[in-house]
Amino acid sequence: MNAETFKQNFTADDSTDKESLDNVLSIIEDVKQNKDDALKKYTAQFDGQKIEDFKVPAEKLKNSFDNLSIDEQNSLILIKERIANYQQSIKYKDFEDGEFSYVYHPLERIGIYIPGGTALYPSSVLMTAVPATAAGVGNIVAVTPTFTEDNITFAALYLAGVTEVYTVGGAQAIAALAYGTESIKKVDKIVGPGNKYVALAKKQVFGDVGIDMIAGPSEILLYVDESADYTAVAYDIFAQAEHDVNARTFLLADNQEVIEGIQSEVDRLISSQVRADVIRESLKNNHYQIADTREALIDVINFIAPEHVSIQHADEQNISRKIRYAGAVFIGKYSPEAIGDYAAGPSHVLPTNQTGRFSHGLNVNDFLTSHAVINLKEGTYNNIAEAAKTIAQKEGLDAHYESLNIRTER
Ligand SMILES: NC(=O)c1ccc[n+]([C@@H]2O[C@H](COP(=O)([O-])OP(=O)(O)OC[C@H]3O[C@@H](n4cnc5c(N)ncnc54)[C@H](O)[C@@H]3O)[C@@H](O)[C@H]2O)c1
Ligand SMILES: [Zn+2]
Repeated sequence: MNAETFKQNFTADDSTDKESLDNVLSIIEDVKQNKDDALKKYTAQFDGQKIEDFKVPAEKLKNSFDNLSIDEQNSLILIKERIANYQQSIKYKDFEDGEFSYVYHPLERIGIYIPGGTALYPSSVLMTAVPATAAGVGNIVAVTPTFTEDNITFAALYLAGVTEVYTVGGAQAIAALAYGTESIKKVDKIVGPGNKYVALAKKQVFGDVGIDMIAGPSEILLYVDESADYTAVAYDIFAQAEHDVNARTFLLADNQEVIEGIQSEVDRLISSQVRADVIRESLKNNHYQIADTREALIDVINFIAPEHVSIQHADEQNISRKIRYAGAVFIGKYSPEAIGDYAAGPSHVLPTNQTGRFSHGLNVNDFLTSHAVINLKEGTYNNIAEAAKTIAQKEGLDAHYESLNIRTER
């Protein structure tokens, strides 16, 4: 299809069905009232686990790391260092200019949600805990519905230096972090990915606690031309589609022949994929192919604000410079999106579902709070006080006027 047809027919996903929302609201209320008892009830109901003490003992975290192979340990260590270096390099610095400064401080206590319902996510541990540590957050607590004896999620938590870990998941874990229970102390901000119950719960508790963003089903947009390796592009499409039947893939090209060339690689390779069933379902409902002019395609990219944009095109640098809204942009053959999932450096926790038009991927600065410090000299005051007094008078706020006036009189 062309860009115009696409834009007319595309609607943002609305996964907030009423039933799930009611479910989440009643879970949150229950945790507020009944605290740990409610956590135990829902952990039995949704995760089939009978838990007395949610806290994971320190030795369990350490054993999980010790029991990995040397290769696995070294992979986690290398990735952790890359993330830490990158995050340090983009950290905001205090601004000082005589009468003004703008200062940053790390948040005191944050909660990270690590998914665990159907898979293990050690990468999500490093992509949340390491930026928080780079910000200087002292107190990081992790919640995850992960119940096996030792596992790579616990190993990554150990390596990241997170010592406060609770085996609880879903909306009940988010409510516990937001309001506190007998065993889990309230946090200032909750970050991290999760399924729709987790996402809905985060949206509900926002305001009582900070959140990073709402991240829904994953997305990739690929902008390619004849110079791209069609087989590699087919794998990039599979890599996104295998996440979830709701994952979205967009293939953009300057002409239809390129799209057909890639489609024939997709057709040739799809049955040999381990997760072919998920990929087929995802491509059936959530795969879009758009051929149009450069200008129209750039417009489509900024309209979708995709979680991931991958440009594999002879003119990739110029295309990249025109992109305003995206979770992250990957340029060229050697920056496939999959490297960003694990090891490139920037966090893989990114906004989806057009929310990239107003939010950004998780980074070190999301764990800082900031404020201005104002310390004016007399000369500056006198230069601006008359203007302030004029407006105060117009607003009818007399005490404001007097507060300003008394200082110009003396
Ligand atoms: N954007 C990212 O960076 C990123 C990274 C990793 C994973 N993810 C996403 O995270 C999600 C992980 O989902 P998951 O399910 O495997 O794990 P999860 O930990 O997010 O959710 C599991 C929890 O859901 C709750 N739950 C299950 N069924 C429920 C029901 N009927 N009512 C209320 N609560 C219920 C349970 O309490 C359970 O503990 C996937 O959608 C994946 O794509 C995103
Ligand atoms: Zn991925």
